[in-house]
Amino acid sequence: MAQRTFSPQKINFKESLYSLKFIPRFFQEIRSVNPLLFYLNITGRLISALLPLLMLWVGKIIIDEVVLQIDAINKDLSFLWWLVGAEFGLAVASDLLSRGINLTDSLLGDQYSIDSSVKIIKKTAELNLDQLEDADFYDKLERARRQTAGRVTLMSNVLSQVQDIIVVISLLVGVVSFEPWLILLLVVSIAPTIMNEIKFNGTSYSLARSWTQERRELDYLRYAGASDVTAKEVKLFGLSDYIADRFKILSHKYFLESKDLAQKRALWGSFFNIISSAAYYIAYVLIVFNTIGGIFSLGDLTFLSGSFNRLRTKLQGFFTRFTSITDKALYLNDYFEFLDLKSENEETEKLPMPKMIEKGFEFRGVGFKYPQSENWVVRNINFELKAGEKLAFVGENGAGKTTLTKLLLRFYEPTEGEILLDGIPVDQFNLTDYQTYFGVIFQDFVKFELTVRENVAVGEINQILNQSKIDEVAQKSLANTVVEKLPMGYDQPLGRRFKKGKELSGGEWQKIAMARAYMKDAEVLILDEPTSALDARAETETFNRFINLTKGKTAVIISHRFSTVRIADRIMVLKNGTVEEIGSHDELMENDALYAELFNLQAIGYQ
Ligand SMILES: Nc1ncnc2c1ncn2[C@@H]1O[C@H](COP(=O)(O)OP(=O)(O)OP(=O)(O)O)[C@@H](O)[C@H]1O
Repeated sequence: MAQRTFSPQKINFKESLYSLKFIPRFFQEIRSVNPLLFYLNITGRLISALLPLLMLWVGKIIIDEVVLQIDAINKDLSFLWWLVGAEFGLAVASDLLSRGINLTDSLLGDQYSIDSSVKIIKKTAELNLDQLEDADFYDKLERARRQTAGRVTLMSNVLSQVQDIIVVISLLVGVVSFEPWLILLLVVSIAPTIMNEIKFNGTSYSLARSWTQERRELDYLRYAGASDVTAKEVKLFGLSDYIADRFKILSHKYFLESKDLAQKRALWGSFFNIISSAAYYIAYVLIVFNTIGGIFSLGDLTFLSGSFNRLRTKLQGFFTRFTSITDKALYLNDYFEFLDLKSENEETEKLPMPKMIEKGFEFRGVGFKYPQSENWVVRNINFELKAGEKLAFVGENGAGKTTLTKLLLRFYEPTEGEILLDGIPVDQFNLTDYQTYFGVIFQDFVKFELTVRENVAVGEINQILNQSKIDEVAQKSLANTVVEKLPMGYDQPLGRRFKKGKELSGGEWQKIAMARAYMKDAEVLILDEPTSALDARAETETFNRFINLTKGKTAVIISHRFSTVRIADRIMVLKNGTVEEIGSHDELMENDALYAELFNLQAIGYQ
């Protein structure tokens, strides 16, 4: 494992403040999720913010009234009962409001979290493959995804902060109108908290951010060590201790660093808190002396000490929460940065795709290096894929066959040279229209843990309700033979993740994947080793059907089995990223070069 040195990029206070710039956009998003709940929440908080002052004030009048009635000769308690009733009413209102606020907080939070997850999924789909394969991008996605729950807390934190500002202002007005010098002591009592927060502001985020990659590694190790997909090999090779140790070592490092931070925070926090408490008690003693000296009434004493204490805790809470807000707002930064990522293929005015392919595709001097890689994977590639032709790619592992199909599909731009469709460079066509032209089965096609119907329909998802279409493609691809054996037929969930899920064999999955390719009446079909797991009989049948059913369609077939490959109109042999030979089976056999050698080698193997 590569050793990492910990050097968290420290976020300073100014940067933390800067992170708040996304808060208005954040609230716009929340409001748009559910305007009614949003405004109810705000209103509830505004009313609730005024209650503490009112309650303290009523408390003060009650005590003054009690003192008055103790000394009174003719006792009249009616005003006192009114006051007690008012205080009771305020207490009930305060409780109801805070429950209402919590409820709307959690409902809004849930809705917002769904909304932001959907946005992340949609944005991911918009981006290019090379952006998705980039490690920095992945870190950004990781941070955007990870903080979904944090964003919900951020929402209630910001709203509570606004609410507390109103509480503080109202209490301040109350205290100042009595005794302005108390403000001085208040400043002394909260200054330590402010210093503490400025000192540690941004540190948790810096630490978490510097560990994004490692956390991804930890997630992966957790998955590799505890999942049904890896279980077979983990057991058989006895890997569990190795994976667990690797997990332990890495997570322990993170634990040590966060422990260090948490300890420092706790230590400084306690120290500053002692100073703050001392300032409060000085104020308290002063209020008590003034009461004994007859300047304040008993009611004033309770009101002032209560208000002062509340002010202190509210202000301390305000600054502590401020750190938590800026910390979370830094993640908000990541989230919005992710949503604002530009797809490198932002469509400008582009040509519409032709209705029919006239001549076909042409690779002209194409060379390609994967992003962030120095090596040429393919180079000097020149060939034509003629309209209606079935062209097979063969070559050893890593020769570049799949890469050529990815270039044809415009998942990547060639590093040099160009690809033309009917003589026009393909990048002049609208990308979405262009890719809609293709029906593809990838070598590593996705085995969705969904129903058979969904797994077939993903080839053209808006046809999912078209049962006759699904039946038709299942017959074409032989997937019907798989469906017939499943107890729930098309409604059978596949995979083992969910209850009632059934796992299919590799060949059965390939038949389902093949059905996807037929779902769309695509002009061009690309089959990347679609039959590698099929038995010999099924493979021959699948290919013969494919050739018959797609007459007139253009297709690229990648296969290592020469018995399949020979059915193609032409075969292109790749070696080390260049075209070695191209021609029909008979021509290449006559050529007696690499193709003939490989063909004969396999033919001997089958004898
Ligand atoms: N996303 C990627 N990023 C970087 N390198 C890649 C990527 N995908 C493939 N490669 C490299 O490109 C080379 C060609 O891979 P490609 O998948 O095109 O080969 P292939 O001929 O289809 O092989 P196979 O027969 O094994 O499927 C390989 O050396 C591989 O390591």
